[in-house]
Order: sequence, then C-alpha cells, then structure tokens
Amino acid sequence: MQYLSTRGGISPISFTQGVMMGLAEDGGLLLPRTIPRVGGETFASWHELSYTELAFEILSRFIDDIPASDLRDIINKSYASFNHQDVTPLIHQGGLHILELFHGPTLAFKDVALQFLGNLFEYLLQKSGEVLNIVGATSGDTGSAAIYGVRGKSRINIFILHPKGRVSPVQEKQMTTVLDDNVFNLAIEGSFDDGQAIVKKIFNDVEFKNRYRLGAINSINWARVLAQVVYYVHSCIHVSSHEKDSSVDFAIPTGNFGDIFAGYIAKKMLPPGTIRQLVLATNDNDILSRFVNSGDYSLGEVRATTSPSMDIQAASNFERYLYYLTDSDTAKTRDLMEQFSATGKIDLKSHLDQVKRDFAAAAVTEQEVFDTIRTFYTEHGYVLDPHTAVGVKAALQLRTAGVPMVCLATAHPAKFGEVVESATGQPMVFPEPLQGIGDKQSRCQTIAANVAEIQTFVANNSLT
Ligand SMILES: Cc1ncc(COP(=O)(O)O)c(C=O)c1O
Ligand SMILES: N[C@@H](CCOP(=O)(O)O)C(=O)O
Repeated sequence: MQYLSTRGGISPISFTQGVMMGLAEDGGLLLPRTIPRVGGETFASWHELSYTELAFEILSRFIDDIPASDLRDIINKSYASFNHQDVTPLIHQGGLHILELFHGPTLAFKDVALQFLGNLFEYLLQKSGEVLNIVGATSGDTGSAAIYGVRGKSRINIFILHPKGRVSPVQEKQMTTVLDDNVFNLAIEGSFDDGQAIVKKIFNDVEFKNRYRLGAINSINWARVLAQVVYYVHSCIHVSSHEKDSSVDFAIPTGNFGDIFAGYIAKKMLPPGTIRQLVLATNDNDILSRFVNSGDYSLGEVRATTSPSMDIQAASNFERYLYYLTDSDTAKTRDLMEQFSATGKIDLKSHLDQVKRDFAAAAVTEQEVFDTIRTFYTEHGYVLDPHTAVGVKAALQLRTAGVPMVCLATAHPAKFGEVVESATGQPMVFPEPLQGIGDKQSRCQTIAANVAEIQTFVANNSLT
C-alpha cells in the first residue's frame, strides 16, 4: 500500500515511512492511495475472530511492509495491556450500545491506538538502529496514553505540550507523575489549539524535524487513525450478531476529528449500508457541528467546558475529510487549507449535500451534558464521562427508530470526577490505576506558547 499527502507534494511512500514521517513533508496529512473494500463474504467470515485477530485482518490490508508474524506480535503485545478480554466491549444500556473504549492503561480511547503506535515505533527503531524524539500536543488524553505507550523505551524521548490548567486534575497527574527520564511534560500558557499549531510548525520546519529525528503521536500520524478503525468494525460484527437489522449508526464525541474519521474509513471499507450514519457530537466548541449543519467551517474562541479533551476549534483531521470531499483534489485541498490558515474560515456550502450524506451532527450544551450524566445514572445506573455524555445526548436526539445506535464511550468517568460526582450525587469509585495518584510526585515545566522556545527545549533534551 502506498501513502500520499492530502496536498499532493510528496512522492508515494510506504506505511512505515509514513509512520516515521508523521506530518507529510509538504504540510499535508498522509492517506492510503486506496481504501481496501471488504466484501460481504469476508465480513461474515470475521464474526468468529477475537479483537486482535480482527485487528490483524484490518491492519494488514493497509500495511504491507511489516512481516505478518511481526505485525501479529505488535498487535498482541499492544492489547495485552487492556483489562477486558474483548478489549473494547459493547454494553447494552438505555436502548443504546455503549462502546467502552476505556479499558486500556490510561482509561481513554487513545490507548487503543497509542499502545499500538508505541510498540510499532519500538519495533521499527530496533530494526533501523535509530532514535526518535516525539513531539505532541494534548488536551488531556493523548498525552498520558502516548507517554504510557513509550515510557522507559530506550530509543525514544517524548515531549508533550498540554494547556496549563485546562486539563482535568486527574489527566494532569496521569501525565506528570510519570518520572521516567525519557518523558518531558511541558505546560504551555495557551489553549490546545495553540499547542497543536506549535507542533505543526515544528514539524513543518523539515530541516529541524530531520536533524532531531522528530516523530508524531497525534492523529496527524495515520497509524493512529488506522488502529481506531478496528473497533468500529468490531462493533458492527457484535451488533449484527445480536440485532436483526445489520445496519448500525454511531455517535462520536468529536474534537480533533480523528475518531470520527476512523469511522468514516470503516464505513468506506465495509459492505455498503453496514454503517448507516455517523453522528458527530460536539460540546460548546461547535465548529464541526456548525459545519455539518450549515457548511460553514469558521473558527471561534476555544471555550473551556466540562469535557476538556474536546475543547478544540481547528480540527486536525478535517483536512483528510476535505481531501475526500473534493474528490481527492490535492490542489483544491491545499488551497482550502491555506485559506483557512489565512482567514480562519472556509465556505463549503456547495458541498453540503455530500456532507449531510456523510454525517449528522449536534452540539451539546454544558447543561445538557450534566443532565445526561444525571439521567443516565438515575434511570440506568450507568455512569457516563462528560465526553461520552456529549455523544449520548446527540445519539438520543438523532437516532432513528429500529436502527441500532452505538455510542463511543471515550473515557472513564473517574478522569473527570468532579463534574460526574456532582451530576450523579455519588462519590467516585477510582479504578486501580488512579488510586493514590493525587499524592504521587510530579514533574512538569511551564513554558511559553512559543515555537522557538519549545524548539530550543527539544533540541537541548533530544536523543541523538
Ligand atoms: C475523552 C475524549 N473524547 C473525545 C475526544 C475527541 O476525539 P477526536 O479528537 O478524535 O475527535 C477526545 C480527544 O480527542 C477525548 O480525549
Ligand atoms: N483530545 C485529544 C486532542 C489531541 O488529539 P489527537 O487525537 O490528534 O492526538 C487529547 O486528548 O489530547
């Protein structure tokens, strides 16, 4: 499989070259040249597979430069750290299917891809004898999952930027209490959007990127999106073996557009109609739901909410969708992204019919998040985290009678204990990995949201 840039400025590369490149060298994002289609017979034959066997079937359709037995080992090692045998179990609750994606080591859906990416980096670096300096931005969950995925690995250093004071106390502790020598937590004075923009600028300085052997763990790295495709397919299989209707809808709490974009790829891969509808759910940072409902993609201020990991305006993976929306027109995608970067908006109203065929969308207010957590607990005894509640509220609003609805539960509620306790009126029961975390020693450095300062920090602390 060859990989191309959404902006058309690089020669085709292999999967492993793409993983190491992260952001494409022309500033675009990498995508496979084609999306492999899965026929009805093959899909039916996957019904008996375990999560890891299914992951191999899907990933191997996109990865042809890693021997099959090595790929299987990387996959098996990655999901051995999950505390549920189904890896991403589906729970039937309140007339919805809740897809629990928080059984990994840091209790958020990011573990599904970042355990895989951490092990993949380690494998590739062992083979090449090289080192890697990872630079990433987080609004709370990617950071701890990425740190956990590579902590203590000898050929890797990791630098994670988080917005100071804008992640939950538990998220902050999950990152900053990892004291391994290869982990550098940087709290920036700014929003997640500022951090993500800095990371992209650092990667776009190709000379610096190559000199310091930088790597990406954010969803700009195609391997992140790819690993997330698996749980969409896994859910479709599970639902179709329990429900008469074989079509499934998904509701996805959305910020950086990575998770829902994985669903979009799964929809393209699977037999037509297997995934019927992707419901995009935002919090008050509603740029993407406004886009789906009106065709207007225009930046607002980043607003702080009780679902802080989705406090994002400029969604990284939107560019990947633009590429498909413009019929793979790389020149047009580049022009639109340059226009967005210059003016903070793009008018896509002429594409609205297609957008509405691809997604439905709703923005969920803070009061609705609170009420959804409360009602779901009082009526069903099930505790939602605030991000999941955004998706559940949108699902209840936009579901179609008779079509199974899968809601992605993207984080464990204990990561956001304060709001959840207040909504349910119950004290939070902390799962084992979070017990005592508040008392652990932390290490973190505050740094200005400034490209040059962060480049200097990375240069001074990088592996060579
Ligand atoms: C808990 C949680 N839910 C939802 C999201 C949104 O996912 P995406 O950024 O892939 O749209 C994030 C962050 O990305 C998150 O951490
Ligand atoms: N919500 C994310 C934001 C970063 O998104 P990514 O999927 O591109 O890594 C987070 O938790 O950091």
